[in-house]
Amino acid sequence: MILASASPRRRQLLERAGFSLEVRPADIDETRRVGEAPVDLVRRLATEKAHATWSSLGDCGASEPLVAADTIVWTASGEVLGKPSDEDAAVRMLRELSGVVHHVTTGVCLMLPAPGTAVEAPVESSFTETTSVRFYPLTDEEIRAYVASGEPMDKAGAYGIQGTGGLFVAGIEGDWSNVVGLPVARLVRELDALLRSRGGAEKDLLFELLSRKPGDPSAL
Ligand SMILES: Cc1cn([C@H]2C[C@H](O)[C@@H](COP(=O)(O)OP(=O)(O)OP(=O)(O)O)O2)c(=O)[nH]c1=O
Repeated sequence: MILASASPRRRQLLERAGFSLEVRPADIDETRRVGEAPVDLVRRLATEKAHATWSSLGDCGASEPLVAADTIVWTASGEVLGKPSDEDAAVRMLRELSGVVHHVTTGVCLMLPAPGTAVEAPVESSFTETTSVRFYPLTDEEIRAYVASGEPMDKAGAYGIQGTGGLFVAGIEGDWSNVVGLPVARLVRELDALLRSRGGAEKDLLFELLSRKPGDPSAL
């Protein structure tokens, strides 16, 4: 499978599920449009990343499935928190998340080569998944110590639930891997559905992944 993302977390999540990956990050403008809802934003950005990488593959396109994603954190008031631009921005974001529930939404876009010939338009689908996360109240000292560790700087909302940022988390509702950057269980089901709708899928992808033994070749 082609992963149109530079995120090492997404790569690890997919490899752990049994996929073999070719990493081809896309470079797009991630600016939010005026009035754009958080779920619309991530779906649009995931689709733009997928299209950018697909076009970079040249006339023949891809011979395997492609996946792109975008993750944001957003608050009850609809404020969107992307990756912090600097340490002060990270401190401001974490103060905002302190003691409250926020949402993490990942948009995912899947593309498949059309059956038979690569010159036909690819088939694609996109979806969003949202997880709610509740933080313990944080002191300014805790926030500053965490920001100084460097962990928040490349992560939406300025924390990593998979790292020491997990120590802020009082509760979570929804898929944990979605917070890390990719809702893998849903992705496999959506990819299965897309493979079936395109035709030519001989086997069930989920079944294939579940049947793998340690050391078996990767699934896609
Ligand atoms: C909330 C949260 C986000 N993140 C990460 C996932 C994403 O990598 C990042 C959000 O930025 P994204 O723009 O979604 O992704 P990216 O810039 O890392 O990679 P690319 O644009 O090439 O696809 O934040 C965590 O790792 N842990 C968390 O708990």
